[in-house]
Amino acid sequence: MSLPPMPDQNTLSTYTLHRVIGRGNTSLVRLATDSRGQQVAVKIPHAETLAVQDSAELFGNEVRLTLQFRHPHLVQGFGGTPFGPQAFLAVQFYPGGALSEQLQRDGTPLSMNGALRILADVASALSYLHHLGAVHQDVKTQNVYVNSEGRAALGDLGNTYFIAQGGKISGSPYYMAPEIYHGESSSAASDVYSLGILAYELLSGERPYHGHTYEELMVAHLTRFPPPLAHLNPQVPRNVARLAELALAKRTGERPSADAMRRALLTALGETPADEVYEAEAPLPEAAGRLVGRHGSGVGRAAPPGPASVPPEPVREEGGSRWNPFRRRK
Ligand SMILES: Nc1ncnc2c1ncn2[C@@H]1O[C@H](COP(=O)(O)OP(=O)(O)OP(=O)(O)O)[C@@H](O)[C@H]1O
Repeated sequence: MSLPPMPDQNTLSTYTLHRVIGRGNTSLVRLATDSRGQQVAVKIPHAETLAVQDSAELFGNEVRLTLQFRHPHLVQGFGGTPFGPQAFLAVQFYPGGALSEQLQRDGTPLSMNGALRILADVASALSYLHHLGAVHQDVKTQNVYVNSEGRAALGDLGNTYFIAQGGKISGSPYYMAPEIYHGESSSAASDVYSLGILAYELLSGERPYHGHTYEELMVAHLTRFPPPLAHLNPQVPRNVARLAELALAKRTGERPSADAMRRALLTALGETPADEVYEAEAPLPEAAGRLVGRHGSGVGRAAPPGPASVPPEPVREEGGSRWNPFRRRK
């Protein structure tokens, strides 16, 4: 039996591994170069991730979906192996790390246009996923990556699933919609709620709801309403503030679509929002299943174009084993 990659291993598949650039609950992330010398980030699941079926499946899910989806505002995948001791995922490398890390490091809030642009890009990625009938389930600053031009991509598709196929309910309590706290399944509207939280955070400098425990956060999300965004930051364009507030509606039916948010954000940036055009090869649930079967372990994609103080984050994951909302959060 082959062993999982050792921390000091220097190659994996066609990638040459370099320094460790990050460590999450699921994987170790190393800077690497592909056979053409282009920089990528390689995610290697921890031995404990592979040892537990649920977490190994989440990693496999992240590999498969990252390689299947193709959108300018989803972190691009280049190659990977979903299961087994040599499991890994090679993705676009973002030298600044995750947006949460960037915000902590810089210590200064984003400019208004910078925040609107990041939100428009994330809304665009969500429109794409929702168009395909998928939900992301984990929109938060830890899963947003921003390049040197200020353009954002949403990553970490481990909890993403196609609604038609069903999946585990999941989320991070700071960003999680009331219906998820109620134990209902997630929908596109649940992602929009998380986008609303992200909008508050980036546009006002603070998350709308606080709490030290899961219960405190649950009470806040279920019973409270944040102050109007315009009071917190009068510079926020009126229509963006209105939609961000609507995104936090307790009832799913009152929330706007991710595409309506995208349009409002682009309009606020002075642009005329066009309809999104999706590639014909966009994966549908059936195709997703087939692709995994056909490729077995290793699946790949085109080479990359080139290098491109928050409290602990409890996560809710449900299904199978005992649910512990604080189990896997940085
Ligand atoms: N594409 C990337 N480019 C640059 N840095 C990255 C990239 N992906 C991950 N990182 C770094 O690695 C860290 C851990 O990544 P990530 O949060 O995706 O780990 P994970 O274990 O897969 O996730 P989780 O903790 O949610 O299970 C990030 O916080 C970031 O610093």
